[in-house]
Order: sequence, then C-alpha cells, then structure tokens
Amino acid sequence: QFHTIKYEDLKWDESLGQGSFTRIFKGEKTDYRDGEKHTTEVLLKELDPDHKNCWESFFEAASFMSQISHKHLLHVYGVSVHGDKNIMVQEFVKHGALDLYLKREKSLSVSWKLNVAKQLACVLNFLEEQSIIHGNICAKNLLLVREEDPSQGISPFIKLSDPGINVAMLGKDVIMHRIPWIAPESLAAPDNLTHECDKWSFGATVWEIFNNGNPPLQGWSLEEVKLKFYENKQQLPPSQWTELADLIGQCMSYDLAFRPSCRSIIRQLNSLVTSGNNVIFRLAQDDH
Ligand SMILES: N#Cc1ccc(Nc2nc(N)cc(-n3cnc(CCO)c3)n2)cc1
Repeated sequence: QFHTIKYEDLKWDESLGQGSFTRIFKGEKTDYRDGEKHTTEVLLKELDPDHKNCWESFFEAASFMSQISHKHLLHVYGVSVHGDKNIMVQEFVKHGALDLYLKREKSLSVSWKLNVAKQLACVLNFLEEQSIIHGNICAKNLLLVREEDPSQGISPFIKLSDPGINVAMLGKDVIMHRIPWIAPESLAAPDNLTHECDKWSFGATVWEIFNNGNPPLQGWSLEEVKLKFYENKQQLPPSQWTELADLIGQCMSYDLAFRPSCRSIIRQLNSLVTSGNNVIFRLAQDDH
C-alpha cells in the first residue's frame, strides 16, 4: 500500500496547472523525525472533487509508484485524504513536465534526445522485468530532474511520473485525447493493458521528443479523424533519420508481435548513438 500523510502536515503554494481530472500545486510537507521538524518541497496532485469516483484508480496509481523504486521513477511520498480532497504527495521535480520543456527549448541536440529516450527505455525495461504495466507513457508524464550542462559534461535526467487515472476509468472522449499514444488494441479493450501497449506509447513518446514537443496529429480534430488514424493503420510522419523512423515504426506496429523487446529497443537506441555520430561525421566530411 502506501504511506498516509496528515493533511495538517501539508502546505499549498502556487498552482502549477492540471493533468486529466487532477490539479497540481507546489507545496511543502512537514515531518517530525527524531524530535526535529523537517520541511520538504513537494508536488501536490489533487483529484478533482467532481471525479472522486476515480479515487481508487488515483490511489492505485500512488501505490503503483510507492511499491517499486527506480532512479528513473518518480518518488511518491504518500497520499492524504481530507474531506472530499484526495491528494497524492510527490517529490517535486525541478524542471517539470517534458512536453512543456520540449516546446520551450527549441535547440536540444540529437544526443540530448537520444539520452532521454534511452532513460525512458531503461525504466520501461525495468517495469517489464517487474511485470508492471504503466499504461500512460507520454512526454507529459516524463519529468525533467536535471537539465544538461554541456560545459560541465552534465547530461539531462528524467523520471517517469505516475500513470494517473486508469484509462479504463476514463470516458470515451478522454480516451480520444490519448490517440496516438494509446495502443490501438487498448482502445477496444482499455481494461486489459499489456507490456506491448507501453511499447506503442514509447514509440509515440520518442516521436514527440524528436519533434520538439509538437504533439503528434496536431491540428487533427478529435473523434472521427483520430479514429481514422487507427482504422487506416496509419503511422506518424517518419523522421528523415531512417534508423530512428524504423525504431518508432517497430514500436508502433499494429501487430503486437512485431513490437520489439525492451532489450532490442535499448540495443537499437545504442546503435543510433553511433550511427548518429557517423551521420554527423559524414555530413562534416561532405562539407570539406
Ligand atoms: N514552471 C514549472 C514547474 C512545474 C512543475 C514542476 N515540478 C513537477 N514535479 C512533479 N512531481 C510533477 C510535475 N508535473 C507537471 N505536470 C504534471 C502533470 C502531468 O504529469 C506533473 N511537475 C516544476 C516546475
């Protein structure tokens, strides 16, 4: 299960926006350990009161995060319930959600993007080894702990956030918003997610990372057109970098059997690093 935190030990600071059915705030939690008072900066994720019927799924997500620990998994301190308020208390991640960061930072290098994709592949591999399915992999659920600092040789560091409300609890319309991150087979059966679903979402998330945070199918109207994307077994616009486009295409294949194992994903990402450098080297050679 998870640790329960006393409401009076929490302090709300500024609002930081919202997820689906949730609102997030910066905050502080106070602990009394060995007679001393400690305050920790936290992220307070509140379930909208008008969606309190989703509280089980909300707390399921919290206990999901509390049961396992990994360097690339967000730490959840616990939950707090006060009246009709359900609150998940998370570690505060300095640079927030990656989708906004990608939109803001327009000149991220290929090696930055590959490094982040590899970190996501590592935590995906860990979850698969623990036979745990996340179910909501996307750039919005990746959090940037540390920015890169090339002058100091410091690379970016990300953590995967909680999956939020289980997709099976969401209405049809909200599920539409998860196209194309949600695997096509999950649209038909949202209550039996598989590891292959997470691989499909991984493909869509890598696509986001390499497209400067432009959401896929941007501008497409919701229902009919997005559904057509699956009915016509369409793919996202392929990257010019064929090896990258191949990896994304494998992850987002409509036939589950064709989706690569996490080991293969990591291997292909590693070879992209080298082929990426060769491409740059080749281009540099052409210049001279
Ligand atoms: N300006 C700014 C700024 C905003 C937020 C953070 N930090 C933080 N820490 C977390 N644990 C979770 C999130 N978070 C962000 N969006 C979601 C909803 C989708 O998951 C969750 N943000 C840091 C700086």
